[in-house]
This record gives sequence, structure tokens and C-alpha cells, in this order.
Amino acid sequence: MRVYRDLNTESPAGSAVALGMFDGVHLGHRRVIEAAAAHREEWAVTVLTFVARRERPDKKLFQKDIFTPEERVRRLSLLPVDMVYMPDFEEIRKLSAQEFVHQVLGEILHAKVICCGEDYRFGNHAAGNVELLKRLAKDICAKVQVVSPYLDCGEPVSSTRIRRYLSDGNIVSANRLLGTPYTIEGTVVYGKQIGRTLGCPTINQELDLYICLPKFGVYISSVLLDGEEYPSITNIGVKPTIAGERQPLAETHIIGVDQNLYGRRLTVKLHQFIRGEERFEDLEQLSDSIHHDIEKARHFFKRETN
Ligand SMILES: Cc1cc2nc3c(=O)[nH]c(=O)nc-3n(C[C@H](O)[C@H](O)[C@H](O)COP(=O)(O)O)c2cc1C
Ligand SMILES: Nc1ncnc2c1ncn2[C@@H]1O[C@H](COP(=O)(O)OP(=O)(O)O)[C@@H](O)[C@H]1O
Repeated sequence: MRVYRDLNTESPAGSAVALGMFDGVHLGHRRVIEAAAAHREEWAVTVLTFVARRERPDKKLFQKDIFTPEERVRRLSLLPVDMVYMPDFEEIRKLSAQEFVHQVLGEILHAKVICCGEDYRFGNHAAGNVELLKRLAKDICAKVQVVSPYLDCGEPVSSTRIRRYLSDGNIVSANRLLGTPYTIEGTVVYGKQIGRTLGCPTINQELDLYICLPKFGVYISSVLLDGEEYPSITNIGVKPTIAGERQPLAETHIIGVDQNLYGRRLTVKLHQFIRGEERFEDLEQLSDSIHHDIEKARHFFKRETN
């Protein structure tokens, strides 16, 4: 899969284009991509998305994304996609609806088939809708395929729903809608080296503050290490029991591993929320609670394998 971070490269051939933000690359997004991928024998399967602005001019944050753009690309790369165009939003923001279809979809992507969801908007001030897309697509001899919303429990699967589940700690529902577990990816950094004194060393990963963080608390998780998946337990939060700065971290104890992991880039999958983060009276109470959490994780994986 080739990834272009701007619109300067013309598609070498005709393409079946999936349009959308695709934040989360959830089950609904996959339907749109599958609709484009159904034309793979004939056309290159191309995802046209963009990197949203993170701050407003007044420095306030826009709505946070589920995943970083890098994670979005990684998830897209697991699907039948040949090319991803992911320009900065600024590059397409000013284009009128007609310019977007004629110039971007027509001249750059050579779109032959255009797939999108019912609520897809495009062009300056998001003025274009699916009806206008169908009309303008005729000018470039492309067909439009509108994919109806994919439902879960009778409700459309949406990035908004997933964000809400994440902030409620409902990781099971978030994972169901994502179609694959929510992940945290990052380099292992040094902490205060207290973990090992509690009998629970943890890999510490910094969290991107521009993404929608899961509810602070403890999660049953797993870590992919040298091609093998290990059970683990993760705390996401600011560890209020420990004095010091309050940068949110993901801290994960990997069960059955004793290895120096500093500097490694690792992926942690979250499976189940077990409790909120607490401020304990002392380190002994914290340690007791962590060991209780580890037991719960062991039990969870024992059930999974039986
Ligand atoms: C399973 C688990 C649960 C945790 N729960 C809490 C908690 O409820 N409150 C808290 O302040 N810290 C919690 N922590 C974070 C610990 O305080 C932290 O891992 C420990 O102090 C070691 O930090 P270090 O990596 O800087 O050495 C938890 C860590 C783990 C692995
Ligand atoms: N089972 C394990 N799970 C997580 N980290 C481990 C494990 N065994 C050894 N380690 C190593 O120990 C380090 C964590 O020890 P810890 O005392 O918590 O230090 P720090 O405060 O720097 O995170 C990890 O970064 C990793 O290199």
C-alpha cells in the first residue's frame, strides 16, 4: 500500500475511491472500503482521507480523533487498499465542491468508481452532499456507490459512538464496533522505577494528547512481543498515588515476561476495563490492588484459552 501525504502525485491508473475521514477504520468504514475493493480487478483501490487540524486558531482543540493518522494508516494497510491519499485538511478545505470532484477525484485520482457513506460531505464549508456528488461525478464519467450505514444493535456504527464508549471505559463495545481491539502504540520510556519495587515492572508509554483517551483506569490487555502475544494488565492515567508530574501514561505489566524493554516500540491491545484509577493511601495498598488486578487478568486469559 502506497501512502501520499499530499495531492501532488497523480494516480498511475483509474481508481475505485473510498471517501471519508475513516477515524477508527471501524466496521462501517470497512463496508465503504469493501465496496471500492469489489472493483480491485479493474481499478486501483484508493482511500482519499485527510489529516484534520488539531487546534483552532484560538488554540482550542478540535474534537479528538480515535487514532493518530499513523495508526489510521496502519489499520488501512491491513485492508485490500492499494493507495492512501492523506493530505492535510488545509490542502482541500478551500476547494469548491466542483473543484474537489473535477480536480482531485478526476484529474489526480482518475476516479472511475466513487464509494462513500450516506452522510459524506465535501467541498468548501462541507457544502457538497451525496446528491451533488452523483451529479458532478457524471462530468468525470465516474459512478457513485453510496453505502448505507452498518448497524450494531440497531444503531449506525460511528466514530462518535466509539469515542463515547472509550470515554465511558466500555472497551468491549468500542472493540466490537472497531472490529479489532483498540490499541496503544508507543516507545517504552523510563519511569520512576517504582514498579519493580512493587513486584510489578511496567512498560511506560506516553499518550498522544490529541487523541481521545480511554477512561482512566485498569484494563486487561495483551502485548505483541517478538511475534508472540502475551497477557498483560494496563493502567491508563496519571497515577495519583505517586507524587510528581501528571502526564497521562499507559503502564503495562506483561505477565510471564522478564526482559529489558526500554526503547522498544510496542503495541498494547485493550480487552476489558476492570476498575477506575484510584488514589491509594500508600504504596502497599497500591501494590495489593495491582496484584489483585493481575490475578483477574490471569483468570480472564485462562477462561479465553479453555
Ligand atoms: C495494573 C495496574 C494498576 C494500577 N493502578 C493504579 C491506581 O489505581 N492508582 C495509581 O495511582 N497508580 C496505579 N498504577 C500505576 C502505578 O502507580 C505505577 O505503575 C507504579 O507506580 C510504577 O511506576 P513506574 O513505572 O514509574 O515505576 C497501576 C499500575 C498497574 C500496572
Ligand atoms: N514483565 C514485565 N512487564 C513490563 N516491563 C518489564 C517486565 N519485565 C521487565 N520489564 C522491564 O522493566 C521496566 C519497568 O520497570 P519499572 O520499575 O516499572 O521501571 P520504569 O519506572 O522505568 O517503568 C520495563 O521498561 C521493562 O524494560
